[in-house]
Amino acid sequence: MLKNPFKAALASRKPLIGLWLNMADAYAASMAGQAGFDWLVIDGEHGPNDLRSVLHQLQALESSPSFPVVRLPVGEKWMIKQFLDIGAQTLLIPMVDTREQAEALVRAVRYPPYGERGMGAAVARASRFNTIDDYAQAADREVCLLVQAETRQALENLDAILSVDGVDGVFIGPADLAADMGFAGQLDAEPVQQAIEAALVKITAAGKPAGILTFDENLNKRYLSLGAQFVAVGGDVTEFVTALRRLASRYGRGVGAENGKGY
Ligand SMILES: O=C(O)C(=O)C[C@H](O)[C@@H](O)CO
Repeated sequence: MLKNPFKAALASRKPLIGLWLNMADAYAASMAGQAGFDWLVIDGEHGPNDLRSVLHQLQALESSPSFPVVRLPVGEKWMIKQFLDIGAQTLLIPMVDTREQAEALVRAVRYPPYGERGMGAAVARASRFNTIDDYAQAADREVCLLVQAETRQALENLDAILSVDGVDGVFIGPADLAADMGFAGQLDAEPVQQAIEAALVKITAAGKPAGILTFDENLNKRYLSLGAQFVAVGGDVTEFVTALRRLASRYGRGVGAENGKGY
């Protein structure tokens, strides 16, 4: 029986703590999969990922209790069907600014007659090569579409985006939103924080899960208190580099472990 445990977890309304994976490596993903996070983003937008590397990370996470979320570089229909066919059940699509974009994405993740996804999963990992009997009937129900609102335009259109049936959650991208607002690298700027908080409250009030990523523990707690549900609290690359720099600096080597702000 086909099930998407991340989508079920979202429906529980419980907070879900996640981690960004940008190493684009199955071995590193399998390590992250044992750390205890609720969800892991395999980042195809800012990590050097392709279809094969995402496939290998999904396979590496098959036995992990952490739910994989695959972020595509862009919300293109042809790309969506390929990543769904390799078994991505939850897609995070960046830079969704309008209702029309959200509606097109919903069509792309659904089979006809409700959508435009091509039929091919019977020979793909998504159906475990046709060993999941109900895949074609259950896929539309179990797919989880998360869209990123990360521009001023997206926030202006947030009500319309939230109204689209089939959008299962809205993620606020703080770095891109800050840049679009003229505060590139300054995620803690007051206007940016005000916009983020208002958006999280609006998404939650609309009854849809709100997501965000910030490495700042105080901001994470603030966002969770405002109702954000799927909250990523760090990234593998940042943790790895910081740990190595900290170790080197203990022996007087390197340039210290402080990271730049505003990832
Ligand atoms: O705009 C943002 O912030 C995001 O979408 C998250 C970043 O892209 C992510 O790469 C941080 O590592």
